[in-house]
Amino acid sequence: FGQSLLHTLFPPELRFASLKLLHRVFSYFSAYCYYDITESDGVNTNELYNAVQLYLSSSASVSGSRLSLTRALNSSSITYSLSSNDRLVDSFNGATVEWEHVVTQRHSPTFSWRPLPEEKRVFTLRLRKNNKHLVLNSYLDFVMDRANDLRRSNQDRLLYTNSRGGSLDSRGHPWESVPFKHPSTFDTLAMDPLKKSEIMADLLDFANGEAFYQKTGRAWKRGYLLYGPPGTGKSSIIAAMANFLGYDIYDLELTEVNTNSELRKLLMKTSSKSIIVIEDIDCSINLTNRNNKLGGRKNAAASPPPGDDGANTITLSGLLNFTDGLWSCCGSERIFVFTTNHIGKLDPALLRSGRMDMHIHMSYCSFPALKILLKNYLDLEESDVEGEEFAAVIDEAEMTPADISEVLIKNRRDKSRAVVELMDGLKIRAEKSRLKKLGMGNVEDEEQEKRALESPQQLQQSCIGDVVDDDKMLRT
Ligand SMILES: Nc1ncnc2c1ncn2[C@@H]1O[C@H](COP(=O)(O)OP(=O)(O)OP(=O)(O)O)[C@@H](O)[C@H]1O
Repeated sequence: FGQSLLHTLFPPELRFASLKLLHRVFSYFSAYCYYDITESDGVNTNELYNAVQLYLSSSASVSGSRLSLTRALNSSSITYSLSSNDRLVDSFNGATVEWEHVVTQRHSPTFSWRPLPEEKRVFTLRLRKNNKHLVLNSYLDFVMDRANDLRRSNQDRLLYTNSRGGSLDSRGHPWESVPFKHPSTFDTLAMDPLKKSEIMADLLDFANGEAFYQKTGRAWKRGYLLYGPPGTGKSSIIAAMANFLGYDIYDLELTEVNTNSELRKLLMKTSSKSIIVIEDIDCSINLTNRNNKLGGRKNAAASPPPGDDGANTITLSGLLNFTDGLWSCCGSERIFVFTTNHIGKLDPALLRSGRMDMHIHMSYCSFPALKILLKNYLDLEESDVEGEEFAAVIDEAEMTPADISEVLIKNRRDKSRAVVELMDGLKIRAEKSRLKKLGMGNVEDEEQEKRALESPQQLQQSCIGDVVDDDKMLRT
């Protein structure tokens, strides 16, 4: 009826303007006002959208009439959310508000080959005009706080990966996510307790330090560099950090990123309260020269053509801007973690003070760390084993926690055998290191082979975790 009236009364040129006018008149006399909260502002993800989604998912289960239920792969819980164009009524301080979830799809003409249409998701908040001050003041703050609490209490964290390269999904996201269920915590982590509590205190200071960062004019972010031999727990400590703070993890695969601008886009699409990890940074990209315009392994072969300024590659300065420059400040409460097995291979620019706030050396298993492993794996206290004997050889043995946990897992049904085998393994390794230090590396080989002829089992023990010796094992 309205449409035919419009067609009769107004000439085509005036129809659009008259519609706008009618809309304004309607809004002026309407008792309600509306707020749109879009999923993304075109560049950044909108934190408020995510918070509203989480907040509504907790209250939707009780009061919603039509809900969409999702259960992510491997997730332990079902998530309720509003279906497209459905509404939910909420109340706050005696005022009633209404949420509507609007999902619109459009096929992009330029990318008509894309299998999925582009989606635009918006939460629309409707409330009475006389309650408007509630929204601007406390209701949205309440929603944000509640969402933060839910996020912290929710055990299902997300692990994001950019393994799809630079391509985007239907919602324009470059990251794919899976539920993150790594069981590592600071309790299970075998490392020096003093070092452990120092790291935990640092993490807590960071997470509760919004006011401090504001006061000192620093971006609310922190960088950790984890270095040490393979198997010393670098990945485990990252999982423990995420579980401790309740943060999501973004596992950034540098070899999938082609340009500095792609790197910036990835950063912009990360949410706050997250840990951005680049593992084995020395292997992902050549970082020896700040001006070195070199991509990752896959780009290393393809040197830029003559005349190309190298814009299609990642540079060290691009990476430093990612963690440290102006771009690193979009969003807040982010932790950057780089890991490396060879700290000596890193450019000093990456190591200079202030860039990575804390350098954490993940070392071979020490006696305090061994006690934690014995307790966790075998439920043994220091008094249950020959503590002094272990303490005497453990440092010299230079065995990683991964090597030791292998021995303990293998014999976990027979505790005394596990202890004996571990002690034998440690003694052999300590002896090897002693000989090595005396410059008798060759003697070690001969001795080992002689021993192997006598007892192949002993050789096996002496090679626990010694990757380079695999070849020797085979030969024997
Ligand atoms: N400090 C540790 N505390 C407890 N377990 C550990 C520790 N270090 C290693 N482990 C055990 O060894 C396994 C491998 O460890 P992890 O992957 O964390 O080592 P990494 O230093 O990251 O190795 P890489 O450099 O090869 O990635 C883990 O699954 C864990 O069970």
